[in-house]
Amino acid sequence: MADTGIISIEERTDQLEGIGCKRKRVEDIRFTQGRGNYVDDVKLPGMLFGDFVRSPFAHARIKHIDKDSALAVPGVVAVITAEDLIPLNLHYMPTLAGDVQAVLAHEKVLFQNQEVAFIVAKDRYAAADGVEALAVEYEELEPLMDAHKAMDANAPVLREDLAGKTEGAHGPRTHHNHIFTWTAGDEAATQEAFDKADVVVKEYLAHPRVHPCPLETCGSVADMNPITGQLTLWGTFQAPHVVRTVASLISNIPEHKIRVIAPDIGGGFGNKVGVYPGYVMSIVGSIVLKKPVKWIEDRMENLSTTAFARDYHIEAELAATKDGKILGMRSHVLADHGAFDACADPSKYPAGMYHICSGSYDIGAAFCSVTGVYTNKAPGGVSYRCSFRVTEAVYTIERIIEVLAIKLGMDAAELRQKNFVQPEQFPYTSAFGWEYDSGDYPTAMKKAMDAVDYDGLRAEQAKMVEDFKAGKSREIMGIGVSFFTEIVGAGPSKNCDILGIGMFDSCEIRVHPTGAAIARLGVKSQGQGHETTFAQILASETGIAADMITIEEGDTDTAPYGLGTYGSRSTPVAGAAAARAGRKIKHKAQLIASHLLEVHHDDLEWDVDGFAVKGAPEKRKSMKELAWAAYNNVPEGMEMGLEAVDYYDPPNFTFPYGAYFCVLKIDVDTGVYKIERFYALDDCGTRINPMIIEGQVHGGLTEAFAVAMGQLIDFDDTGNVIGASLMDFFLPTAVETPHWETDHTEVPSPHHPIGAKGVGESPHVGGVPAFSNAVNDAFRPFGGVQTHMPHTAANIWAYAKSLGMTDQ
Ligand code: PCD
Ligand SMILES: [Cu+]
Repeated sequence: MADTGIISIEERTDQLEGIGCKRKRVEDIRFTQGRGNYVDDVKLPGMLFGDFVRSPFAHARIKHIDKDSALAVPGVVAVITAEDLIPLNLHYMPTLAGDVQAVLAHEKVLFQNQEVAFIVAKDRYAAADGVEALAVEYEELEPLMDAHKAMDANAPVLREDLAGKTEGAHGPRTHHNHIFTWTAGDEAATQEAFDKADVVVKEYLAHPRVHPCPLETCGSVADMNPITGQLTLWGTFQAPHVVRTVASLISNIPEHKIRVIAPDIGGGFGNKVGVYPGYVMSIVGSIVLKKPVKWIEDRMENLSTTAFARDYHIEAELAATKDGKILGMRSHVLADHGAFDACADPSKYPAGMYHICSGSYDIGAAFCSVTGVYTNKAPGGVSYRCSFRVTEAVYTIERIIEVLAIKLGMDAAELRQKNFVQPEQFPYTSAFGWEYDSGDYPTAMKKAMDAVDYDGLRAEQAKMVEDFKAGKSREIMGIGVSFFTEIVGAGPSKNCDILGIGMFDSCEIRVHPTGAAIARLGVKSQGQGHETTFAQILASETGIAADMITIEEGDTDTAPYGLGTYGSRSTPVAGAAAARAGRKIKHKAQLIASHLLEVHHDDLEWDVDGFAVKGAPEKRKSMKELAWAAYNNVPEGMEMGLEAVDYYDPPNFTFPYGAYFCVLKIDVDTGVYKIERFYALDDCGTRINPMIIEGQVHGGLTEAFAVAMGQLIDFDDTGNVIGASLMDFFLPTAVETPHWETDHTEVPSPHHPIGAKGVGESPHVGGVPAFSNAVNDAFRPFGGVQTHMPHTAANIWAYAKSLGMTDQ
């Protein structure tokens, strides 16, 4: 390829702002100037406002509801209860996990703040007054708050609606509070590995209940047009097409008569994947009252009723030789799913991708089992910045390997290095059957250890231990190591579906006559920057500058069908569809160029932003010229226009990975800690926008910090939820958030069209164990083995005390 005319290839490449460019985020122009368009910004003529009456009890029978008490409030136009929904068969809705969830509680309430009645009023103030006024009579029942007691013989019966149901969506149920027991791996082979091991470790690891807590809470506006029979639904949806299909299936409104619009979204983090009673009730309200109905949660409703994450109670075991070769891994999980199984996972996997828990290590045999149970807590079980229970999986392996290091008296980083899957083993099939696509773990680990001066840190730590033991200091130091492997990009339709729909994704691109374009995708950004990055992929593929490509997502009337954004799937799946749609455009453009230049298309070569005749670079047609020709001068027999669509069903997941190091210091007399350093090396394959990646890593690490060090949705014995406001729930601000150092290696995915892997979740998945390991590592020289999250100062102090390190 040679330069043509005045502008060099390099200059033309730069002008495209394609893959690899630190392009500024185009969406931020409207976000930073208050011109975003969120669900609560939707205001329609005659719009009513709906609000929920919620249960004060975790477990109670509803004896009586006096509708008149609320109807008497000025401005209240309707009070809807389960009794009104029964004739429509809408009092229960299907969940993504194959269970049903009450839209409004019928006869019984099963968690505090459960939806009991929907008050529709002229404005949100009148609705709130109506909520206040509604008289509901309850009879309290014994609540079940401890998942460990859920399957006791005398445990209270929670789900009376499931009486006699011995088959669940994921196999047999053996107890009235049992949801499923699911296993993966080879139990016998794993037992054998444990039998012949020199060393075995076993530890109980709790991953407490937390909540994604996006800045914008959930909400929707439903507008059922009684004349046309058309339903328009605006909502905070991470997966708008799935919402349309589910809405059609449960309402019997034909799918083409439903238009779902997810406008700008103020953060999702998994919280906005599922379907909530509020969405359904805004639709019901609009159908009944023939006016648009808006529903918007407040913060407490968001934290206490919409999808939580984690709540996994894990017993983890490792078997190894005395020189540290890991032979087998086993874990048993008790999963607290709350009152309804509304976990958001691909249909076949009730515990998501938890069986990625053998991690980055070459372990011969592995087995895991997960038992899901009902309790009197809010339903959910979403990923919270991790693809389907991957944080839980990585926490399991990255914590238990530390425990093994203690038992062996080995260095935690060295033990990992000894067991890494080696570069030449890729594609590597894990003991659980996943095929890891690519990676070079030793190189990443070495780069990270050099960057933080690992040996220097260990020496500093040893000195501090000495000083502490000599009574010269009250401060200790912890070094948290975490080397994670993620599994993102759900997913191959052979493994992954949602309610029977394969988890492909899509991109449709339309190039206009002047060479500008619009592309629409089946995923939906909630802040990730898709409008910026997907234009970059298309720019590199088509030679149309990113600035000339509009990216649109979230309107089911215009976007091709897709499964939405979560599980870091947008880049691996829709990003691949974009690349392939771009290639289809380029292919057609090549045929047009061959016609215009009167050469065989094989005699043309691609040259950044157009086609040139091989050996005669001055004979060329730019993409701009070819777009124009597509609308007036195409080869005979070719249809006009320049459009392409691609539905991409990935052959495999992508497996990003990373090496994280956290250094912290703890004052043992108060438990107060300070994060001295946090270094994160990520490998997400081909990097589309390094600046956006850095932002994603900062965000994910901040959420990892929040989870490990403070977040908790707790309950008292009577079922009151504790932590359902930002007074109690830890949301780090710039004040608490540590400084992040980021770094990378780049091993492209061999099966992705541009080699990209997901990255949005990685920092969270790898970050949580890095923090937890740092806290635990600080106590290792003093006999500590395992202290649980959240590592608040109070909990850290209590642990120091339990080890006899402080008498304060
Ligand atoms: N290699 C590469 C990769 C990637 N990238 C970029 O980055 C981002 C991201 O991506 P991804 O990884 O693919 O992902 P997505 O799918 O897009 O997204 C999702 C994620 O994302 C994250 N991040 C974020 N950010 C923001 N801002 N917001 C939000 O909300 C959020 N979320 C979170 C979460 S949680 Mo889940 O749901 O739990 O499952 S999952 C998740 C975008 O833009 C892209 O393009 C690049 O550049 N390169
Ligand atoms: Cu998860």
